Amino acid sequence: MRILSSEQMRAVECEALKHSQTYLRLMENAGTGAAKMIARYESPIENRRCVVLCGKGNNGGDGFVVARKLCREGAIVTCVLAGGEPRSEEAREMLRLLSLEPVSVLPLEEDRAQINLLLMEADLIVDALFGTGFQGALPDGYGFLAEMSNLSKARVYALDIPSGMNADTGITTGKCLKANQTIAFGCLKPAHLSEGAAEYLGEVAVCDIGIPEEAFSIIDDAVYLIDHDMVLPHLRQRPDDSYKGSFGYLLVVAGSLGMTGAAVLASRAASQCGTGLVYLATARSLVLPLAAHLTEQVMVPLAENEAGGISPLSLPELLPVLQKSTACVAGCGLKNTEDTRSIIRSIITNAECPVVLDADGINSVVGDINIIRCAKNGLILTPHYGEFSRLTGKTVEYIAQNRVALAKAFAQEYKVTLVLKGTTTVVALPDGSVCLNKGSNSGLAKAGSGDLLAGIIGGLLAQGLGINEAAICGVYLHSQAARLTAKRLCKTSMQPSDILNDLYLLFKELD
Ligand SMILES: NC(=O)C1=CN([C@@H]2O[C@H](COP(=O)(O)OP(=O)(O)OC[C@H]3O[C@@H](n4cnc5c(N)ncnc54)[C@H](OP(=O)(O)O)[C@@H]3O)[C@@H](O)[C@H]2O)[C@@H](O)CC1
Ligand SMILES: [K+]
Repeated sequence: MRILSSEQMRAVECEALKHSQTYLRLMENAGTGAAKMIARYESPIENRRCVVLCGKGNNGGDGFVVARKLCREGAIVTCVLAGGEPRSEEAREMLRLLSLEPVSVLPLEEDRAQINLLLMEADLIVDALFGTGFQGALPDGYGFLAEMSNLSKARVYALDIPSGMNADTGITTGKCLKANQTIAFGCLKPAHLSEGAAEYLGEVAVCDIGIPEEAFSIIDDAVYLIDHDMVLPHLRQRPDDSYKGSFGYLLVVAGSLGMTGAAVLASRAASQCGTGLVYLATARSLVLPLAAHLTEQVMVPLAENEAGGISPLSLPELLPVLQKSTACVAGCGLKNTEDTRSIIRSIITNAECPVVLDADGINSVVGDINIIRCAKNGLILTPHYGEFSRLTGKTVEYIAQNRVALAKAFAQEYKVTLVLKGTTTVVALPDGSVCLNKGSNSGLAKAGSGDLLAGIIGGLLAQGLGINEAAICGVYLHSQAARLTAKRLCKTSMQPSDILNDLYLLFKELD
């Protein structure tokens, strides 16, 4: 699903007019679609007390349509007109049509006490004060509408965006209406995925307003939300006449003394995603203890250093396995030492297959960032904000506020696929495309979650998915499995190893 900035949305709107749409029709569609959704959520809508707050822009125009439609459905509707005469011809026409219905229209300035009472006694409030044209802070005189509707027991529906919030950033400067449900028009806007905006947005649903598909084609740098339809076509079917080689060989280079769990999680995740064979290459003394947890994986015991990590002396044993693998995951639980840096450099420069770098695999390239340009067949980096901060030299706060732009610039500059992990994970592709994954839950905020993700992406790569598809599908499957685990257990107690037990549910529908 597309995510467009307000400027891109305006461009698409203009383009839609060239494809036999009119702005009046788009507004009618937006209001009608939103009213239908509201009537469904509030069923039965008859005799429910509804206050529609309408501003002077086109968001207000959509509000007039919602008021008219809900009135026709039998709701008792009052419209509060804020900002005076609507600015656009279309919004004025929708106000004229509303005046033909039994709906009282109260100017905001008229009787504040009456408006307060209406808001407190309403069953539902529709927020159509400001949409994508809003900048800055709610003007004086509107603040009490936000306060009252936030205090009211009514369910609040925001049209396109809660008023008081910038549609491109999700930032609220001053007061903002808190919606239970936001109805986004045409497509999502960046604010709908903003990490700080969730408490104002409530649930977010997209309403189709009839913009023809051709009109979207003028945007060549759209951001996409990863969803089921985007992922499903890439997941592999398993023909009956297949053998283990049909599903690839993944080399996982992971684990060191004290960090063996990372190796278990990454290897098991890769196997459970359908990989034909997973090799776990790790320090020799760890092989036996790890074998107690890994039945199906093949161990590659490597020469180790005094700290219980893999020694570069092991490269003659490691590189031949890398050579016959169809993908490699390196870094989970390795420790950030000179030995690890040397091994990671060798993996990047020698691998003929695509490579996933995670955790200390990422930390290993911090002082030698240009090495990542040397990957022969694609590289995926899966940093969290702290690791990305070390990679880029930017602060974690700056990254949190500019994650899409920074991830995009990094992926383009170094020609890698970047998976920037967060509540909303950003997948930035080398060609400048960006996809966001929103389904994460706080049960994933635990050590080991990243190892699972690296293993899932590696497993998909090994089976032949393209580098970008593996990253996109991997983050989606990881968060969806975690969602199922949170439901089965709870976010507080669930462990990354519990998520492994739910992964199969996502693949079951393919069998
Ligand atoms: N996309 C589509 O295809 C369709 C979109 N539609 C709808 O249109 C909406 C966008 O409409 P819009 O551009 O008129 O913007 P909206 O937010 O209603 O109002 C902006 C007004 O507020 C003003 N203003 C801004 N900030 C302010 C502040 N801090 N304090 C005070 N005033 C402030 C600003 O004034 P200005 O800055 O211009 O002086 C301007 O007058 C969109 O969200 C969707 O609901 C549908 O109808 C149909 C199809
Ligand atoms: K709004």
